[in-house]
Amino acid sequence: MIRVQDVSYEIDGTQVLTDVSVDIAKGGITALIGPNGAGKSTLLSLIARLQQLQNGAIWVDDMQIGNCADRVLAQHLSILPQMAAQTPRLTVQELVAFGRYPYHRGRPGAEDDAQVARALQVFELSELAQRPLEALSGGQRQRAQIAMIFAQDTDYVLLDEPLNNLDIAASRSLMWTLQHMCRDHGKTIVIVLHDINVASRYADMIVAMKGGQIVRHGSPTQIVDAGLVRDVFGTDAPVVEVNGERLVMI
Ligand SMILES: Nc1ncnc2c1ncn2[C@@H]1O[C@H](COP(=O)(O)OP(=O)(O)OP(=O)(O)O)[C@@H](O)[C@H]1O
Repeated sequence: MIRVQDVSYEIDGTQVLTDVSVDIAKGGITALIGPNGAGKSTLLSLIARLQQLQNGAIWVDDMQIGNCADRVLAQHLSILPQMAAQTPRLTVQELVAFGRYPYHRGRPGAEDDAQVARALQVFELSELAQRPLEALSGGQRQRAQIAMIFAQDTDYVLLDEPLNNLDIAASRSLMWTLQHMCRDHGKTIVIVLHDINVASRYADMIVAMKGGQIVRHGSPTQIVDAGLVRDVFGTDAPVVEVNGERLVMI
């Protein structure tokens, strides 16, 4: 479980998160949703210790952020930030192999090579393995970044808007892959999504944020309704039920 307790955060005197407390259950997909500027990316980067906590506390299982070694945490939790660093000359295979670094620190072994091959295969990148990143489409590059995260093979995976740049087919394929990773490999995925309908359809739990606070937390069928859309996004959109799933008529 990821436990966030009384976390507030300010940037240049502006309060970005206020008293955020949430328990993110182990296993399955938890989607963070909310309007631009709600604090979703900030919360994700505090959990991944990309930014330093100012107050409050965060635990990933029994590891407290700030009190455990980066290398130890990197074997349990990985993150794909919204603006992942670009290294255009690297090949896809080299990028994905970086995901293994916390394990081998420069000396990859057979298990590392096998994990890289597996990630390339799962994300349908085997044929592009030797291509430099600069010769890929935006969507292919995004898939390569996600494959690198999966090669890291951590229990917890944090993804900040991974559907950016992906077309409908690639988005569906990625969401199915994430579900498969959770159901068959016991992963816990926390994902920032802009499309509430993708969250409603694929997430097990949704955490809705607004103005630096958590306003709702529950399963899609518990919380996705016209009131949520109005309260969180400030717009009146009808919500219909299709095959037992909630769909917002955007
Ligand atoms: N480096 C920064 N300097 C100043 N303000 C920042 C900085 N980073 C974030 N903020 C502010 O913090 C608030 C929360 O930003 P954050 O990126 O966490 O929101 P978000 O919910 O992820 O938004 P989005 O959906 O647009 O990505 C915003 O008001 C943003 O302008």
